[in-house]
Amino acid sequence: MMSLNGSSFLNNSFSGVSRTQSQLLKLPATYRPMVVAMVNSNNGRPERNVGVSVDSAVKEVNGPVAVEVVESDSKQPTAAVGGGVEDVYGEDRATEDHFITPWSVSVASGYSLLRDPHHNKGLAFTVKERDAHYLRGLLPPVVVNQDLQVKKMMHNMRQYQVPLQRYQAMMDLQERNERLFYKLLIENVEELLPIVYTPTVGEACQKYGSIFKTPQGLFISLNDKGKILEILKNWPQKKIQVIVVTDGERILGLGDLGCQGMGIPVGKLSLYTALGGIRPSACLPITIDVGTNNEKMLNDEFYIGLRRRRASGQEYAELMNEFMSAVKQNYGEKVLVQFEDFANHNAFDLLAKYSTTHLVFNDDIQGTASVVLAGLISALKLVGGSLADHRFLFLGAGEAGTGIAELIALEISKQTNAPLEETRKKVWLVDSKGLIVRSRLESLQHFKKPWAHDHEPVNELLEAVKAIRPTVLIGSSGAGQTFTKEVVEAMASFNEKPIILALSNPTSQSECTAEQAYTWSEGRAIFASGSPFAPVEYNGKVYVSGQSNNAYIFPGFGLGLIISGAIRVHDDMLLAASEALAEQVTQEHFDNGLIYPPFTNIRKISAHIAAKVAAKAYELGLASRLPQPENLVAYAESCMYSPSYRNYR
Ligand SMILES: O=C([O-])CC(=O)C(=O)O
Ligand SMILES: [Mg+2]
Repeated sequence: MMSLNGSSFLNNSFSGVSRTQSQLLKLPATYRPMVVAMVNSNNGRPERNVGVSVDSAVKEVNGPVAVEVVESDSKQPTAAVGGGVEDVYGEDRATEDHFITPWSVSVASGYSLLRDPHHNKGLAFTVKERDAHYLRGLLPPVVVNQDLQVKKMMHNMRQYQVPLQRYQAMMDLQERNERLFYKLLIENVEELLPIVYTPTVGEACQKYGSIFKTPQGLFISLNDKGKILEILKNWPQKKIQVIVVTDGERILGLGDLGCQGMGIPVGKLSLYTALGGIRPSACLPITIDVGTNNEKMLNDEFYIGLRRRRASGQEYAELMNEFMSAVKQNYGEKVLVQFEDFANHNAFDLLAKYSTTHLVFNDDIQGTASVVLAGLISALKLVGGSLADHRFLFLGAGEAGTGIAELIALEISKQTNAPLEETRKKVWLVDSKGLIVRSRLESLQHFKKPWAHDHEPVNELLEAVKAIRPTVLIGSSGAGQTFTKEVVEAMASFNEKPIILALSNPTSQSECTAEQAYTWSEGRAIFASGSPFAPVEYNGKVYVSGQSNNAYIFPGFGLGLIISGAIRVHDDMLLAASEALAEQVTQEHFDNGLIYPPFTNIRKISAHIAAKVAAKAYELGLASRLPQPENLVAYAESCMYSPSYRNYR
């Protein structure tokens, strides 16, 4: 179905036949019009009259055409959105008065319906639908259900041995049949996460130029200065709830990939939908192209971005400022902007600058912190003691390292009532110049300064491990194979169960592999990694490691912000998310050495995280959607997008 944006998009502000008529007259006359009026229930009462007035208006203008009225069968407007009616979601729940946009209308010929990924069902169109929507003859005779389509796609997918080919097949599906894409992803999350997300998405970004087919998301470059608001208006969806934005300077642990970082916002947002139930049309991936300092990209004839070195300083700040203002102007103050994979020097500043005026969240600083804290809370059940009883050593003092460090210190401070300055002393960080100690204070970047404790200089990790004797070792440097045999052996020499987290992504950048962690610690390590590893057999026992990845947090976290109408992110919400995730780890998981629940139940987990985050937003007075729903978990679940096909009657 070809949807028409802008002025030809009919919305509920029209009432009655003549208004519809005048809007219809603006539509191109060149194709056979068919109108689908998607009518959402208004508190359980279908707005039949809307469909009827569309029907007569269309007939006035075009003569006999098909008018399809698709009713939502749910009493819950938000849940009805799960059925896919555009433009009605959470927003409209606050009060009756705000219950707006109960339906929207698109116009199409059958041919364009098949080529509209938001509405296409392929062979699953029923015979009735084929007749009603001018599809007869455009499809072979067989009619299949969505489950069979899933089965077939998975069968086809498994024929590809090369992960990047699977990635391309998934992207093609997303561009062809969105609901099938999400059903596939939701029902096969463990198998497909490593394809649409880390590690394969990293390779896809590196090769984005040569595999580029259909553009996804919005590209905003330095050439667009002064026109960013216009660009946002070019995007067909108007009600955006989550934006994931990158400038491509630090894509996973792969460094500066410039404009080709777009794979990351696209991938993160597909998880917002699949894992957190945010509807796809409310998600907007954006890449800000300010150039790249990556010579390989600059010299690659297939590179898709600006061929210039990165802008910085005022030029950079001005573009970002125009972007952030345009976002607020166009989408209001409740749109969530997730900063993703910015380099350290911009990430901290952007978060600090916009966190007081916008609903912003930095996934690499805050999301990663929250997921790691959850893992540590649950690891305590295996190793004993409280957080305050442990010593933490990080390799890597960037966004992830200092973000996690701060959240750990904050949680210990809450638990013990000790001041933050004291609890920070339990956490040590190593960067490229060695242990961060007080004698280095002057030359440290501002985000490292709180971690400069009293200690003699130590030049490298192994020495630091021996000097600090941490119980927990966390890799967040983006540099692979840095937890050497000696490092892991040292950890295992003074810890019965050393906790080792190799967070860097993708797999190639992991500080060590699962196999190395288990082998070098003689099977005693409690290990998790940012990118997934297959189970490892060591001494006749199978070890399954967890994935300490912010994908556990951001989808549910975002859902919690949305359902509460939060206007700001607060650190206590991150702590709430960590606790919610840790609570989802069962005895059975612990018995298997796992500190994270498997991804298979992620939607349920996300609903719990969302509920806790929303509850915290209400408690802090940061929620704008009133009154507070009684059962937040049930409410969160009712708001989640369902990828099942709708019936077009
Ligand atoms: O994308 C991921 O897998 C986790 C993440 O945010 C990163 O590594 O930057
Ligand atoms: Mg990231």
